[in-house]
Amino acid sequence: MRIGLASDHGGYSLKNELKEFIEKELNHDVKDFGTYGLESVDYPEYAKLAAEAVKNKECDYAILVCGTGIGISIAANKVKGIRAANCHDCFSAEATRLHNDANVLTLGERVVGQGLAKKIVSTFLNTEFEGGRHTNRIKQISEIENKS
Ligand SMILES: O=C[C@H](O)[C@H](O)[C@H](O)COP(=O)(O)O
Repeated sequence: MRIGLASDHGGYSLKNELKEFIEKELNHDVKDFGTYGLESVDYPEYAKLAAEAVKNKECDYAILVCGTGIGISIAANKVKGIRAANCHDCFSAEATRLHNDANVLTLGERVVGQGLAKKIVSTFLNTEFEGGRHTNRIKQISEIENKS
């Protein structure tokens, strides 16, 4: 799969760790949308770049990191068709793929350690959407998006 990665300065170090992990241990291609250093930047810009790559099908999923995972999640969810989930445990990462068909995972570098973050990423990327009763709920989310 092709995985988009992006962060602000608060998520830069974890993003770099995850890049290596996804490429070398999970064997997926990574497209890194920045940021590329520790200088203070604004997370919405990076959320938009990676989320639009998912929307345009340039990437299958994106993983976004900021200090908490919250701001970058809120920003990504403003892009049409994006279902971004901020998950700091494996149960939530699995559930958001099974039930919500989340296409973006967000993490907070100031919240989780690298070891847990890698397990969360691995769980998210290895879990398929369950469909069934959840399909109509996803459709209802799209309807809200299209009418607002
Ligand atoms: O939700 C926002 C993110 O956690 C940001 O990474 C955070 O607000 C950046 O904070 P600061 O500019 O103080 O490093």
